Amino acid sequence: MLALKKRGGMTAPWEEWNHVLKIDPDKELPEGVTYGDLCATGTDAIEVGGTMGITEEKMEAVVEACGEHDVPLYQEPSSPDVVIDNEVLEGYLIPTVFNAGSPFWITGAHKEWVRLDDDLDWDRTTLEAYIVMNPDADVATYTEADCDLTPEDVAAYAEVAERMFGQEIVYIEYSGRLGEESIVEAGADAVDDATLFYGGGIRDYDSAYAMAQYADVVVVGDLAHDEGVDAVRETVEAAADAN
Ligand SMILES: CC(C)=CCC/C(C)=C/CC/C(C)=C/CC/C(C)=C/COP(=O)(O)OP(=O)(O)O
Ligand SMILES: O=P(O)(O)OC[C@@H](O)CO
Ligand SMILES: [Mg+2]
Repeated sequence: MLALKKRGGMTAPWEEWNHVLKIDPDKELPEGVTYGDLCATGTDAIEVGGTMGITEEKMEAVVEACGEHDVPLYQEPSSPDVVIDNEVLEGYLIPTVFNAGSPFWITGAHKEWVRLDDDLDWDRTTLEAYIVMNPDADVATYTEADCDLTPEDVAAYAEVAERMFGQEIVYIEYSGRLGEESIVEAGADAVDDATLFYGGGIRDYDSAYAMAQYADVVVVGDLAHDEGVDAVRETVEAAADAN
């Protein structure tokens, strides 16, 4: 999982990341915290995205605010109609949900996006092969994900993603709660060159460290909106220490 894959002589940026901060354009920041403060936490990259209540306008506002700071910035759109065209974006990380209940969330939304836009920036576009694991998260309801998976199931999905579908990023998603280590470990063992992202319920140093033992990249979301920069910084440190 840590092997550096060369593509066209270049290492993909996420192969060198330990930590990603996911900012939800539909959520407020804590009192006194700015987007600039979040960009300065030492995180390796910022993903802007969320499941519910996302609009182009909200996306644009957060991307503009973060774009003034020196941290790689990616958009993670939850649907084709919120994708924005902004040169401050390093790229687009597009979810596909491997355990979704409907093919719409695996390839259907993607087909519509490609059908409606004949000028996509493929060089800046990469898929994230999600395995959604928390049945109580909006994203699970939204995609009708089958979250009743064993570590063996998760390992198999991760291997299918990498070996059969050529995915560079496999993402174990527990949005809203901390995942089971056995699941994340199984996912990590199953991938070779793909970069394993883990996200969900990271609230402090210890929870970040626990998941970063297995995942290549830990993604921190709600903590930034609920607690602010010091708490996020702790998780950045843990992700570095575990790698
Ligand atoms: C083809 C294009 C451009 C988009 C389709 C993208 C797809 C398949 C989206 C479905 C899955 C999805 C909504 C991903 C968004 C990323 C994600 C899981 C965000 C979690 O957002 P939260 O707002 O924390 O959600 P919860 O409320 O579930 O915690
Ligand atoms: O908000 P949290 O629970 O940190 O989850 C992070 C991220 O994986 C959500 O997509
Ligand atoms: Mg969430």
